[in-house]
Amino acid sequence: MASPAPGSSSRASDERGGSGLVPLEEHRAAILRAVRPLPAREVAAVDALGLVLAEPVASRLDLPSFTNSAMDGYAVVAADLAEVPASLPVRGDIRAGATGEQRMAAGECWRIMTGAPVPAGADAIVPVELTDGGTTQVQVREQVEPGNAVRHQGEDLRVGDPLVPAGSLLLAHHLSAIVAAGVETVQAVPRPRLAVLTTGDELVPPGQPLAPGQIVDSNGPMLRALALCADVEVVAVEHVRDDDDLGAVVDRLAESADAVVTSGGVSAGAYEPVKDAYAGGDAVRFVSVAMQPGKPQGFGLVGGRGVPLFALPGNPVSSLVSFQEFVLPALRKLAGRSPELPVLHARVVDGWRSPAGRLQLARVRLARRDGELQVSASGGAGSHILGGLASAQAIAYVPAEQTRVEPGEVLAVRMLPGEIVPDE
Ligand SMILES: Nc1nc2c(c(=O)[nH]1)N[C@H]1C(S)=C(S)[C@@H](COP(=O)(O)OP(=O)(O)OC[C@H]3O[C@@H](n4cnc5c(N)ncnc54)[C@H](O)[C@@H]3O)O[C@H]1N2
Ligand code: MOO
Repeated sequence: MASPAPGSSSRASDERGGSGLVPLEEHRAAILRAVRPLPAREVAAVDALGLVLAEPVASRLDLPSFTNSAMDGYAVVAADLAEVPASLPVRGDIRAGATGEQRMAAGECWRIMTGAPVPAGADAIVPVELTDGGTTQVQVREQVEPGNAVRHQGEDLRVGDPLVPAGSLLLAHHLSAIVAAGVETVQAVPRPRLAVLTTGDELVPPGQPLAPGQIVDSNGPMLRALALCADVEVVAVEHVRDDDDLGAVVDRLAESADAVVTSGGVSAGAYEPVKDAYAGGDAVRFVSVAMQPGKPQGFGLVGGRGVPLFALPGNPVSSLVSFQEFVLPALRKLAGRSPELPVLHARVVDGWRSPAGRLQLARVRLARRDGELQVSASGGAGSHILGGLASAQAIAYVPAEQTRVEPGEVLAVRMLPGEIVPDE
């Protein structure tokens, strides 16, 4: 049942000398070696959702910061209820938000609301349900213990208590505690900024009429959506024509982005604007990766700040899997997160073919039957098959040495961004 980690095929590595193909894991490792987490900066706590905390956060307040009532009712001295029913004069109301300090003596009470400060001298709250609800005089039917429904100052947190450790991914439940504890700003790794650049003279923006030979630029919106799913800020989605100065456009984008992704123009044709722009230099390296789809890949550091450039193939499915395998782990590392994404295992229902010598990233559907995940192919293997992609939920990894996937075998799979593992 043990499948190898996706992309870690030793055969592909062994065969590289002959095939010139780089194993997927090796290309990803080279990218991750070149990418460093962005420097942490001070961020308003209320804006820190989804960021990784660079320094631990400690409480700046006692929580609760004053002793208050947990229920709507009456603040009393518990000993005054030794005999019930008991009748007590009501000195007035204390509402949540009341800022004046109230006091009381034995034998009297205050009507009090949930979250309101408990008056000095009271030691318990009688819930309104145990009374007649009187506003000047109240009849209490049952006794309560001292401390009943009282939330004491500092019982949750004391000033200086550790609250969230460094390295935590800040989610809503962390932000609630951080903000409540009086912390206004945190040191966090900022959200990476990504620029997307599509290439190809055949491309037309979505929504515009198509002349014969033209297609909709779907990679621009797809790459933007993949980045948004990864909690990345997309600062530009642009398109260049084949005779534009692509290097200059990339350098401009790299001034205000932490990573740039291009699509298309990296294979073997006569017009390969991305490859051509970096030909002859060693800033961007072009390799053939032992994967299908996604074989032609480019990566390097560009612009004055050495911003990672991912030159992805233009076929839509190739672009998608390349983003998931190379760009996403790098963006996660830039954001201070672990690059790894979870892998599941699923049993094959009906088999399919797989190319020799390349790790296949098959688009698949998943179902849970008889307590196990089952996987079946969604559309053909072609890197232009968008219908099959749209009905897929996950990518299944077929090791490079396999040319057939057999029913009953177990494959490693990863969910497509945002897809949910099916239930029984
Ligand atoms: N002689 C060879 N030809 C090809 C090889 C090869 O090794 N030798 N590799 C093939 C493989 S594998 C792939 S993948 C593609 C990669 O090509 P490019 O990255 O250069 O991409 P383009 O040629 O620009 O486009 C490929 C395909 O995708 C369509 N496309 C491009 N951009 C978009 C976009 N933004 N939205 C939607 N569709 C897009 C484009 O129209 C082409 O049909 O090369 C093979 N060829
Ligand atoms: O690698 Mo291409 O992505 O096979 O179609």
